[in-house]
Amino acid sequence: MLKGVNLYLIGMMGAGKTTVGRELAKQLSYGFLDADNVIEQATKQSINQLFALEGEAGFRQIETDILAQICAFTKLVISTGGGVILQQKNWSYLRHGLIVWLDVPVELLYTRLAEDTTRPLLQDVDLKQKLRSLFEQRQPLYNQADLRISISEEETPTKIATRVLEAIPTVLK
Ligand SMILES: Nc1ncnc2c1ncn2[C@@H]1O[C@H](COP(=O)(O)OP(=O)(O)OP(=O)(O)O)[C@@H](O)[C@H]1O
Ligand SMILES: O=C(O)C1=C[C@@H](O)[C@@H](O)[C@H](O)C1
Ligand SMILES: [Mg+2]
Repeated sequence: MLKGVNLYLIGMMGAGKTTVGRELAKQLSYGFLDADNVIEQATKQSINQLFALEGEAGFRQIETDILAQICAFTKLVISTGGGVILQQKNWSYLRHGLIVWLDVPVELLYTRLAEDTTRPLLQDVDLKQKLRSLFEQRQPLYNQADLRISISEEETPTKIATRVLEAIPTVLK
């Protein structure tokens, strides 16, 4: 159906890009890459360490460099980092493939991320407030995806992956 074209998952932290991406790759018989993991492997640093060492701006530059390399490959599902949509340049890489936005309400993100310590932007803040303000800033950017999958209540990653696959033909030219 996709003829080898890559699938890029975008969306907020906690939207399930990594979890659903793995499942989608299985269902499509595609390879799977998680951009945050690739960054960690390439730099031998955790995302937390990179933010501490390089700042957010340094991390964003590494993220762009990694995306530039990933998009040269085909037959991949790529789970991106939640902030990948912030850099205009990244869109030129994402547009090599089909871009799917996992749109999950802040309330649900909050329940998933309440105990999380791996996401530097969410540490030492009022979590719900921070998620709200990030969502408000980023929503217009996520909305530039080819496909939006609205997840209003908990569904299994397998179910969500199936919904994505069912929706893809509606946006293929
Ligand atoms: N469909 C789902 N049902 C229940 N829990 C889920 C679902 N999808 C993801 N989760 C849980 O929510 C948390 C965040 O999911 P995940 O890491 O996949 O998000 P992400 O979009 O990749 O976030 P980030 O942008 O920070 O990488 C994890 O604990 C995961 O197990
Ligand atoms: O939404 C974001 O800005 C981020 C999301 C994560 O995937 C990581 O890329 C990092 O924690 C930043
Ligand atoms: Mg992830």
